[in-house]
Amino acid sequence: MDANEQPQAKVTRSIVFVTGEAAPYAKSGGLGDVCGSLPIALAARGHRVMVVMPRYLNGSSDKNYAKALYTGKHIKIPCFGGSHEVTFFHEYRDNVDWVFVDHPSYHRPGSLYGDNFGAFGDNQFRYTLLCYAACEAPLILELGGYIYGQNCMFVVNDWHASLVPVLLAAKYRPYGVYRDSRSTLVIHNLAHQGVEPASTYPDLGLPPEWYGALEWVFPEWARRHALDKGEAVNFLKGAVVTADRIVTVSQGYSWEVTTAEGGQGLNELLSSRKSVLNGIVNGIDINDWNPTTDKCLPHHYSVDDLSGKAKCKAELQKELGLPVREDVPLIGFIGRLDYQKGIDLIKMAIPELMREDVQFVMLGSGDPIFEGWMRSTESSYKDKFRGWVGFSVPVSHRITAGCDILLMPSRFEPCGLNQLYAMQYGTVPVVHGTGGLRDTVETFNPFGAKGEEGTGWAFSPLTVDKMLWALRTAMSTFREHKPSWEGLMKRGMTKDHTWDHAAEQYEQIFEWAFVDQPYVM
Ligand SMILES: Nc1ncnc2c1ncn2[C@@H]1O[C@H](COP(=O)(O)OP(=O)(O)O[C@H]2O[C@H](CO)[C@@H](O)[C@H](O)[C@H]2O)[C@@H](O)[C@H]1O
Repeated sequence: MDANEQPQAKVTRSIVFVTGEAAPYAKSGGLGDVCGSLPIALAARGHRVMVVMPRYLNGSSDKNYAKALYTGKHIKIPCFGGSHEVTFFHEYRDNVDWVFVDHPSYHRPGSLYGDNFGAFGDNQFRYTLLCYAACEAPLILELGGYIYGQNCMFVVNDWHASLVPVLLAAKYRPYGVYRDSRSTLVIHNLAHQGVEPASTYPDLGLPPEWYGALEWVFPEWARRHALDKGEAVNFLKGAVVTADRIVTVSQGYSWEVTTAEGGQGLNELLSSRKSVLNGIVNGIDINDWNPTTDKCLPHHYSVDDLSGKAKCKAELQKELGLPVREDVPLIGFIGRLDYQKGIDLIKMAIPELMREDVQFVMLGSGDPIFEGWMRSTESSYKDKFRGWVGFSVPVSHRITAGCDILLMPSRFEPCGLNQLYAMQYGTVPVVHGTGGLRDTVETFNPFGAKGEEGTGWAFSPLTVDKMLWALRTAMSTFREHKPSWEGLMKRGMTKDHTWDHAAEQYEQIFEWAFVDQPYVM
């Protein structure tokens, strides 16, 4: 799209994203994708946009920050019983100010949040630093010659950034700073809330009277022993209380978080904030995820010429050491090996599924039990199953392009990006009808009002039988109804998955936030 065609915002603002990750600098999952692409989409619409995240140096990620230069600015943060110096690095790319907070606690081997021994024990400290630094950045960093100033929209993502609205309300507004700013909490995943013992509260450097904002009491069944009072501090809860607006990454999920089943303990609180709670389905970065230009693919293709997809399938089969056959349905799974993603269902279904004439490839890392299971399943079904244990962005692109079907039996899914990537690549998603999956995948209907309709299969309830039923229906459509299959592929590929629509909806939320008074105690 050339600059003249690019739709522009009606009101432009200074927007500060705060996040634990953003691609391509650091990514462990969908949060990184969104924070690496939504800011660019908002900047293209005319906003001034800054993204604040840690400068993670773990050996392999260091090169991603090569173009980020030291700003000469450093601050001391009063928390955790000391005064901790952080410095700021900066890169201007795609019209966005990428700001990296530097501190020794972000320099260590492992992934972003942990290593082979589990989550890092000092994550609360690491993300407290991030939040303090993010509040200072708009006031002190002269980016492109001038500061962002006090009239900003802070977009705080998940628990890592959740202390920001609390700090604005507790430590800035009482002194007249940031009275013209607002904050929007974006919930990508309620499963991680940043919960630590209540005894850590004094470490956060907040006034004692603000304890209630973060106060969290575990239900009795979740306590460790009879004397455990279950008292904790919960970062995400702090943001649910103090943020001016709350967005979940799909409309379906915005309802689910208010229910006992989906609210992960925060449902009542979120229900009480329904008037400021909205859902906006994520977009995707179509510069990165585009089958006509994707640098990770051996062949390119488009909705007008799908021949390259068949070649991608053959190359993938070759790469995986599977029989190169066009007629066999190739099913893929990509994702964190986590309870959320329903891996246990796949594990239970595999013996039955492997009786079919099918090929299955899984790419994922996470729970060591499932990693081990993927390796052993591969040796049991040498001609049919491949389990790629690890995290590899190029491989994820090749699987998305080379497969016929993408399986996502997620237990819950706030939005889900892989089904969007799959549709963009003409790969038909078979998903559990929950959250954002239900919002984005329309089940195939051969008898729709305008003929065939739908982009995949959304099955429910989440049982092995239902999942196998959906997969078998998809596989028989693939084998026996080629024109219908091509229709499914093409409808998925021509859906608008760009960020522009979502960016416009975010702008509306920002406008509403600025109409209301900011949070003050
Ligand atoms: N082993 C591997 N190798 C390479 N790439 C891998 C990989 N495992 C995962 N990925 C990539 O990580 C991303 C995963 O994104 P998802 O949105 O599907 O899930 P996630 O649960 O991380 O995100 C959370 O945040 C996002 C963003 O809002 C929500 O869509 C989602 O529902 C919510 O759970 C995709 O880009 C995927 O390709």
